[in-house]
Amino acid sequence: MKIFKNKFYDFLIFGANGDLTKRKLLPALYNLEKNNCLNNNENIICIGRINLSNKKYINNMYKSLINFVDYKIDIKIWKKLSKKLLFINVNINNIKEFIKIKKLINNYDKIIISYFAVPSNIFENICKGLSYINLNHKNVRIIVEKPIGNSLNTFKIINNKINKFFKEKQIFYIDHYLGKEMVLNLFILRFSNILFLNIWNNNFIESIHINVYEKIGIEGRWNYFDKIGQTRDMVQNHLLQLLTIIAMKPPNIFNSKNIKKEKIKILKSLRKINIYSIKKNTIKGQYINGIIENKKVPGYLEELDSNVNSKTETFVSIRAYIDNFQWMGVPFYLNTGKRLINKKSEIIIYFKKPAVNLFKKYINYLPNNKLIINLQPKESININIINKIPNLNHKLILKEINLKFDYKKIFNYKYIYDSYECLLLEVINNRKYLFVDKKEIELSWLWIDNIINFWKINNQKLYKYHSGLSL
Ligand SMILES: NC(=O)C1=CN([C@@H]2O[C@H](COP(=O)(O)OP(=O)(O)OC[C@H]3O[C@@H](n4cnc5c(N)ncnc54)[C@H](OP(=O)(O)O)[C@@H]3O)[C@@H](O)[C@H]2O)C=CC1
Ligand SMILES: O=C1O[C@H](COP(=O)(O)O)[C@@H](O)[C@H](O)[C@H]1O
Repeated sequence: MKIFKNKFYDFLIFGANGDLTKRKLLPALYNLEKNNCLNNNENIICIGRINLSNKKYINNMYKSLINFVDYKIDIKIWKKLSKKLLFINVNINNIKEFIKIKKLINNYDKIIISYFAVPSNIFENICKGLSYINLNHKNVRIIVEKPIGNSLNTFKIINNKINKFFKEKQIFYIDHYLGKEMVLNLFILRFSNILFLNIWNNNFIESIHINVYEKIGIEGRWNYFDKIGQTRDMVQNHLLQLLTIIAMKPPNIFNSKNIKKEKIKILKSLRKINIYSIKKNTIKGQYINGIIENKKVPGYLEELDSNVNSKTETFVSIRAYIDNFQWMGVPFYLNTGKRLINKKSEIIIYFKKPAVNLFKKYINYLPNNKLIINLQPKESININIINKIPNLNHKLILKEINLKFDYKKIFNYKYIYDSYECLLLEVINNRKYLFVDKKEIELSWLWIDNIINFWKINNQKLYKYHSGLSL
């Protein structure tokens, strides 16, 4: 796959020693290199706070690559990629230090893709620094990580600051869930199968569960995570994005503008949680120590750099409603937490039962039909149906069975690309269809702010759960 081969571009990564860079960006760049999707002439300028030699940085990155991927690293590919990595330490609070970056860019007309893999409170300084060295010209694109701000108000403040230096078309608001193959497939599944198209409403659907369960804890990211919590880290962005894709009406035309229009309608119809409904519609929790894969793991309050009085939630469950004709009365459960027994992201659609159980004599309790969409780690689509067990004397013995479509098996793929591979290519190719719109971010914050405010006002209970909890 040769993409963008005859254009020149460089990457800048701010936060080059952070978890995102090590866990996701570097493996994505490695795979892009492996698939021949990168040029030979680009630099990947890695910017961090600590003073490290380039050699040491590359060694560290190699170790972390091995640690974070479950396939064998091809040393030739790594060498090719690592030649492009240039580490420099820059104090982003000192604008003059950005000159160090300028010195590494040999052609100012190149396309420059600048990745802000850092907390959003320092976006402004990065923008100022980039503009100081004239790296905000029309060929510069910036990728900004979520969550931006920690409320609607702070989002607007930060975004206005970014807008002083960059035009909207230069800004890519990333939500990496939009680059996951199964998330993209949701559009196809929903809008090209009459089987689902006509029953996608409150006449046939009882409830929808969006579960994003993580096995990892906060992985040394106390300083970032404790100020944010699981609701802002995961629900404000990833889970609400999944909800909008599951609930939106088919767009008139399948393009970015029309998809966003329909997603925005859903966000506008989300019922606000208020002082009366907060308790019965939300639960928050924090992990304590426990056992995962036969190993003892510390509780949230025992993590590195922790503040033992923290009330930050690492688990949240929200029952949401969409007030429109299609979804009135259907609960959408948004569940996400860290340090659970397994990593699993799934969407489960529970259909209503038939009005009459004709086979009461044989099966007392008719289970709901279920459509289970496994987003990760094992991409698959499952449908549970009731079936007769074959037998010679035609006895009606009924059983719930599972029709399973396993993505990797069906398409004979050993590896399905990661979302960051897909999204980095989208930025290289200047396509915005898989990125979030500013309006979507604002509406998501509006809804989340409300929940967080009422938690404070109500002094909502924070449940403790053992690491390794199975849900
Ligand atoms: N980790 C993940 O899997 C994902 C993370 N994200 C998002 O990515 C962003 C970064 O998260 P993550 O990498 O996990 O967090 P980390 O805490 O691991 O990394 C944050 C990075 O920001 C740098 N940084 C923090 N404060 C400053 C500062 N004042 N000046 C300069 N650099 C600073 C840190 O530098 P230093 O190394 O020197 O401390 C570090 O490199 C967050 O917005 C998160 O939501 C999004 C998707 C997935
Ligand atoms: O955005 C984030 O996502 C990761 C989980 O991403 P996944 O693709 O591995 O499901 C989460 O661990 C991190 O805290 C958050 O910032």
